[in-house]
Amino acid sequence: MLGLAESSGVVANSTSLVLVSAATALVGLWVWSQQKPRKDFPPGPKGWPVLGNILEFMSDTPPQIIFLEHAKKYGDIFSIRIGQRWTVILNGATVIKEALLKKGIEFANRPSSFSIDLFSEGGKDIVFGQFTPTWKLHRKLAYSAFRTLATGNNERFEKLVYSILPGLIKHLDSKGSEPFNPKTTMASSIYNILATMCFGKQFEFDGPEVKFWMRMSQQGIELVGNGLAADFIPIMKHIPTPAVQKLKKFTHEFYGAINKEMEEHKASYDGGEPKDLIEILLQIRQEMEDEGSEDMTMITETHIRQTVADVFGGMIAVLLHISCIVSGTDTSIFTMHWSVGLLVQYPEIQAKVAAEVDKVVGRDRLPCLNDRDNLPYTTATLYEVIRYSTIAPLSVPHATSKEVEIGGYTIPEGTWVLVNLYSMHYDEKLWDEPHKFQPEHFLDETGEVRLHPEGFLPFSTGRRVCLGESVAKAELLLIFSWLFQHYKFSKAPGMEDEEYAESTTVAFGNMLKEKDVVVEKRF
Ligand code: HEM
Repeated sequence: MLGLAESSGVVANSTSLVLVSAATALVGLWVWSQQKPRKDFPPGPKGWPVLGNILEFMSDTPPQIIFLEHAKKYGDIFSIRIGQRWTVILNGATVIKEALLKKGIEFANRPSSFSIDLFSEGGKDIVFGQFTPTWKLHRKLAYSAFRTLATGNNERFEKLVYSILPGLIKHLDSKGSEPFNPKTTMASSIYNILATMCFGKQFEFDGPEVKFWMRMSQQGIELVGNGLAADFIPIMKHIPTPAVQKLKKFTHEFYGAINKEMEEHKASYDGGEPKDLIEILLQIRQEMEDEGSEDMTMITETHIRQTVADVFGGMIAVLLHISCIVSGTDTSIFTMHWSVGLLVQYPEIQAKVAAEVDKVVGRDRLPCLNDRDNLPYTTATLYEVIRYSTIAPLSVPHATSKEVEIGGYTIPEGTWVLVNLYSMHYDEKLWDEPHKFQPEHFLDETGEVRLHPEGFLPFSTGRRVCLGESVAKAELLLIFSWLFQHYKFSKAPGMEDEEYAESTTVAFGNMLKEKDVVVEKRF
C-alpha cells in the first residue's frame, strides 16, 4: 500500500504528466494550425487553432479595412484562415484585374458552405453555383432574359421603371413636412420595379407584399450576419441548433413565396410572348422539353426558382462571421438609400444635379436613357455614390477552380478567395482624396464622364461579373435623375448637425445608417 506522501507524489507526477501532455498537444496543434497548404502559399497573419483569424472580424472595424492593414505588411496578395479554411485576399487594381481577367477561369468558382448549400438548394443558383456547364447555361439564359425585358430596349425598360411612379409620387406627397426613413421609400420603389420584371406585376406601393420582402431581407441579414457554427464545424449541421432551425424556417418561408409566384405563372402562362422573367424561363424549359432535350436535369424548376431568387430575393452567404448579401433588390435599395443620404449631406451637389436635369430634361418630361450623355454631372454623381458607398466591398467570395499562380505564389484548387473591391475604390494612387465625396472624381478636364476609371469595379469583372450591371446602371440612372428632378431632400428638423453619410458594415455589405429626412416637391 502507498503511504500518504507517496500517493500524493504519484498524483503530483500524473498531474504534471497530464499538464505536459496537454501543453505539448496545444503547441503541436498551434504549429499544425499555422501550416500553410504549400510553401509558396501567400503569407499572412497568424491565426488561432480551429478559429483561425476569425476573432479579428468580431471588432467594429469592417473586414475590408482590416485587410488593407494586412496588405501593408504582407502585400496585395495575402492569406488568412477562416476556421479551418485557408482564404486568399486580393487587393489593389493590378492584382484584382490579373486574377479576374487574365486568370478568370482559375478564379471563377464559388465556395460552398452549409448555409450556401441550404439557401441555394444545393448550389443551383447563379450567384453561388459552381463554374459548371449548368451554371453557364443559367447565366446565359438570365442574361438574355435581361436583354429582352430591360437592357435590349430602352423604351420598354423606361416604361417598366416608371410604372412605379404613381405609387412613388403618392407616397412622397403624403409625407408633407413629416420626417421619414428614405430607405423604406427606396425599398418599395425597387421591389416594385423588380416585381414587374420578375413576376409581371406590381405590389401595392408600400403594401403587405413589399413589407413581407423587406422583412425577409432584414431577417436574412440578422440570421446570418454573425455567422453559423455549422459553416465551419461540419458536424454542427446535423445538430438542430436554434440558429440552424431558424435558417431552415426562413428558407422555407422565402421559397414558399417565390413558389407561389411560379405556381401562379404555370397556371396562367399560355405559351405566348413572355412578359416577365418567370415566363421567359418557363418558355425556355418548355422548348427544351419539346425538342426532346437530353438533359432536362440542367433546367429543373429548382434552377428556375433559384434564378428568380437571385434577382428578386436576396442571396445570403455565410463564411463564418464574414457573410455577404447579393441580390438585384438589396444592392439597388442600398445604392438608392446612399444616394439620398449623400445628397442630403451635400445639398450643393443635390442642387447642381437638379439644375442639370432641369436644363437638359426640363420639367415637362421624364428623364430617359438617351439623356445620359447630356447629363454628365448627374451621371458622375451617381457613379461617385456607387464608388463612395462600395456596397459590396468584398464582392462575392470566389474560389479557385484549379491550381493557379499569381504574384509568385501558388494557390491550390478549391481555395476561397476574397476580392477587396474597396481597396481599389479608396486607393490614394488612383483617386485624388478618395475619402471625399466629390462627383469630379468621374469627370475629365473637358467635363465629360469618366465611365471606366482605372480603380472602379463596383460590379467586379471577369467570368463572375455582376449579371445585372447594365440593368442596375440603367435603373439607377432613371430613378436617381427623376427623384432629384422632382423633389428636394433635406435633413430632418433638429438633425441638422448629424452626419448623414455614415456607414455601417452589416454582413459584408456597406450600408448607410438609417436617418430620417424631409422632402419638398420642387415644382
Ligand atoms: C448597384 C447595384 C449592384 C451592385 C453594386 C452589384 C454588385 C455585384 C457584385 C460585386 C457581384 C459579384 C461579382 C463577383 O463575384 O466577382 C455581383 C454578382 C451578381 N449580381 Fe449584382 N450588383 C448590383 C445589382 C444587381 C442587379 C440589379 C441584379 C439583377 C437584376 C444583379 C444580379 C447579380 C447576379 C445574378 C450576380 C452573380 C453573378 C455570378 O456569380 O456569375 N446585381 N453583383
